[in-house]
Amino acid sequence: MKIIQVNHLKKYYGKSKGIEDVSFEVEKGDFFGFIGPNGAGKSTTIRTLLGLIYPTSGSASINGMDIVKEKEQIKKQIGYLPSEVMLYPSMKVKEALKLSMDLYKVDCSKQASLLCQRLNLDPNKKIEDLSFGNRKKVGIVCALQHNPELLILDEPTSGLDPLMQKEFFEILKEKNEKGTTILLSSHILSEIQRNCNKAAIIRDGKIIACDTVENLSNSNAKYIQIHGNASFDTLNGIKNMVKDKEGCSFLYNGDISLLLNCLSKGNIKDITISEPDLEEVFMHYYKEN
Ligand SMILES: Nc1ncnc2c1ncn2[C@@H]1O[C@H](COP(=O)(O)OP(=O)(O)OP(=O)(O)O)[C@@H](O)[C@H]1O
Repeated sequence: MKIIQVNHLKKYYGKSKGIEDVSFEVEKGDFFGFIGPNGAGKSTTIRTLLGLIYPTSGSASINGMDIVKEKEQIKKQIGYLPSEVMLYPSMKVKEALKLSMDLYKVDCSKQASLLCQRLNLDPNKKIEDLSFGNRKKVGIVCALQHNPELLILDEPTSGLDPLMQKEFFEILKEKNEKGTTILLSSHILSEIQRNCNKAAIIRDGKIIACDTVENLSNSNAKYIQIHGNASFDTLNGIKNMVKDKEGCSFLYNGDISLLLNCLSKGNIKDITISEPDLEEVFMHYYKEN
């Protein structure tokens, strides 16, 4: 069952482009990564889905509900972490969490204190005394504490130290295993590769690839690293060539026998052929054009 459906969504801020053409689907139970560099349109897409800004054209639904007409109903069913967490500075952490609980009209104080413990967040501290990372944790607890069936998290790990990032993803994995659908935006490819089952790549306001993380990483191309010298000028199918004084590395989806032919004419000390990781594929998508 599709929990998020996005059809040709476009958002212009006046004359300035936010997103041009965004379409993708998220199935119930997915751990879905939304990847793109700064300014690609991740936050604009997410804010439009949440009804915080209106689309210029196109449509989208969450749980079958229209993001414009039924935005209030949608908000009750999801947990959202914005990329920049805004909180009342004079409140204590526990007061900010209570305020968020009250908006959802649920008492989830047990879940809140459990999350605070796991994220090492002191509920008695004042927001204004918290570091950037600890404020982010308050936002995370606000998004997760009421156990929503859909979590939309906009760059959740920025500001968290590596130990906290690990714990945070542990929590998300546990929730996902219990059925929570997660849409997570990030420009950190390794965290998408480690944790998500599907991903969409956005570039300049358009979705340029959307598939399982496995398929995205498995683009038929091999990642070739060569220690030594050889000429590949006559070879078709080379992408992302990086040269240094020791040798070179590139993505190759051409005829392997032609590659071996070039290598046999060169002076090669070592060669590694491996599956490219998501980062290589991502660079390939971004360098194309
Ligand atoms: N309020 C706004 N007014 C005008 N332009 C905006 C506004 N918000 C975003 N944009 C523009 O929309 C485009 C997409 O920005 P957006 O913040 O959605 O990207 P992003 O992928 O979330 O980037 P980041 O990773 O840096 O957060 C950018 O060109 C940005 O300058």
